Amino acid sequence: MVMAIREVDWQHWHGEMPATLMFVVQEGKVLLIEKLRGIGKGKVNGPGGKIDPGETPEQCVVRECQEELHITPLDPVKMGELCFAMSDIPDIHCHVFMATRYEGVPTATEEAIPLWTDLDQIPYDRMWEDDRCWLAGMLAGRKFFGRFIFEGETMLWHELDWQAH
Ligand SMILES: Nc1ncnc2c1[nH]c(=O)n2[C@H]1C[C@H](O)[C@@H](COP(=O)(O)OP(=O)(O)OP(=O)(O)O)O1
Repeated sequence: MVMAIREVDWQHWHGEMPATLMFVVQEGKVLLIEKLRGIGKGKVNGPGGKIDPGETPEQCVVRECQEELHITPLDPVKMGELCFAMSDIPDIHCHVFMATRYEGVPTATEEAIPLWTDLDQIPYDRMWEDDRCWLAGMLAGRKFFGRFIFEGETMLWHELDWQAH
């Protein structure tokens, strides 16, 4: 079935739900999680979650890694932003970070199971569809800004800008 793509006024778009993601990379592997609850439950993603009122994106991504995996990423680097126009939940504005160092031991919690994953073995078939558009480029060190229209969990449209080197 072909779904019609609805119009989104990106000029005035505002993601009601600010959120974060973290990708820790060490020795050719990236620390992913299997999400056990929340938006995207059952999918593989980076740790992260919704930004609390008064919190900066950086504070949020550190707190979420502590809550979900009992680790504290050190010196997070902002790599990009993802704007998700959703059909069935509030629109999400996600700030994406990487880190190469962390404190603690990645530990399974009620929220997430840690999955150290070879950089050439990323399980895209278990992830959000948009990850195929930006994750590999980001892991190669490129910064980005992306816009996506979703109908449920199906990506209908996307536009991705990569920062010039
Ligand atoms: N399409 C897409 N691709 C990649 N990542 C995401 C999406 N949509 C998303 O929502 N996400 C990410 C952004 C956030 O990191 C999570 C969603 O937040 P969630 O885990 O539900 O937030 P928490 O604050 O941890 O939720 P609680 O379970 O504690 O209420 O997915």
